Amino acid sequence: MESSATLPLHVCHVKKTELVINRLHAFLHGIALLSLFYYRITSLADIIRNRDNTLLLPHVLILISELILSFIWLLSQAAKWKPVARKTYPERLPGDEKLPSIDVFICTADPNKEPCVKVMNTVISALALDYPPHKLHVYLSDDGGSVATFRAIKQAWKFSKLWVPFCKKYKVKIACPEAYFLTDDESGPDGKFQSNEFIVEKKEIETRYAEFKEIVAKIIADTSISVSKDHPPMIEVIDDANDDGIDSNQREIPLLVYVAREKRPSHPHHFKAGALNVLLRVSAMISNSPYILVLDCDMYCNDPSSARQAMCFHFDHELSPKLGFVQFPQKFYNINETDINDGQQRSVWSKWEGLDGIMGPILSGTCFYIKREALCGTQKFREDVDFIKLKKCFGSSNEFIKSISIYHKRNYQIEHKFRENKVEEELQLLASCSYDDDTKWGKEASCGV
Ligand SMILES: O=c1ccn([C@@H]2O[C@H](COP(=O)(O)OP(=O)(O)O[C@H]3O[C@H](CO)[C@@H](O)[C@H](O)[C@H]3O)[C@@H](O)[C@H]2O)c(=O)[nH]1
Ligand SMILES: [Mn+2]
Repeated sequence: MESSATLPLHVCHVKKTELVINRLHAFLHGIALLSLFYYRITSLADIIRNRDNTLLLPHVLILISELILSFIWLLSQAAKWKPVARKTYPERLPGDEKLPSIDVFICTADPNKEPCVKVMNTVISALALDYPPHKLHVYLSDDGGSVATFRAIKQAWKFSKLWVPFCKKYKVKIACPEAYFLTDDESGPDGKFQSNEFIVEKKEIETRYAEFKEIVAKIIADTSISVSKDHPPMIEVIDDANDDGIDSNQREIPLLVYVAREKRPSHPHHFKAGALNVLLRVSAMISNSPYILVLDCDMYCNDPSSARQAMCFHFDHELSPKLGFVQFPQKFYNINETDINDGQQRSVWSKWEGLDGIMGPILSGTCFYIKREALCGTQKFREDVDFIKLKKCFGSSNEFIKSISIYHKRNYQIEHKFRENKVEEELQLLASCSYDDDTKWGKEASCGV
């Protein structure tokens, strides 16, 4: 019997029936196109020979449109050529102590368009990911700098202190409370209807969730939800004021950080890409995890095992050096019940499964686990690289450069240092709107996701 260390962490299985159907369809479609072009070219030759000028222009226009459509069809074949399905085996991963840490970046911009309760559900679902809590750090970027969002995240944190242990205890499969209470999921440790204890606890937590929603609704009613375009940076760790003494390894709930970057009307903020750049810098000073999960505020983690599943690819020694990110499908649930346009976009995602031949899928902008190194690219710097060159890339913060450099250990900035004044000042600088002016951010360093 193979030991779990030698068993694969993931397997890729080719969907043979679909492969045959797709290729046969491509073949028939290709023949039909060739016949069409044969007909079109011979007709054009006749028209030119007979000097029939009235027919010439329509035929040329139709030929051009057919050429364009056929070219688009040809490009779309890459996604259908070799459809595959992947299976991961998270149970074969090494123990929790060997797992790398993950920073989760969630972006929100406007509580008028992105309802606070939904944004908080995304935050709560990320906190409830099935991953060692001291190796998970959740950052919410609030581009609107909204007081309501800041007050709501504190309530989300309070509710998470009940919700996360409940999810862990009963191995809840839907980590987003709003989605969980909409289903009849009675799953317990075995995915079966559980004991009385479970039913009582579920009822209790449902009541607490209803209270949480009421409080958030009251916050929205009482607080201005206007979006600010002119505010200084604000970075705050959301936790109980007096849990300073807690060793981070003992934490039951992941670290939660609220980040509102500086915004000034005179300064371009580059929307979500700008917010992610700030999160990349700020998180480097606090947790500096080697892996990052990026989520839009309306994209909750519908499968708490996604972090471990992503690690099955990142832990594959052969694949890992070539792997930048693991992209999960974006599923859309809150669509019209009578939707006839496939608003869930299932067809799109099944095609992405066939993109292996062209080095994998594109990055959709959300729901992906990316390597910090893939964004920062520090490995290409040689050991003797001078600080001035690094500053041209990464900006003026020495502390930040130290944190991302491969010559410094990960998590070098242990979390409780965060409250020291020096670090606070550095964070304000890193979240300022002019930090990356005249640097190579977005060009040679970091992201423009
Ligand atoms: O100034 C901004 C504007 C937007 N966002 C956030 O960016 C995300 C995506 O913006 P949204 O307006 O929802 O764009 P969509 O068209 O729905 O998003 C799709 O398209 C975007 C690129 O156009 C990708 O970045 C997204 O991941 C992808 O889901 C949301 O969480 C926003 O809160 C910011 O943080 N700051
Ligand atoms: Mn969106």
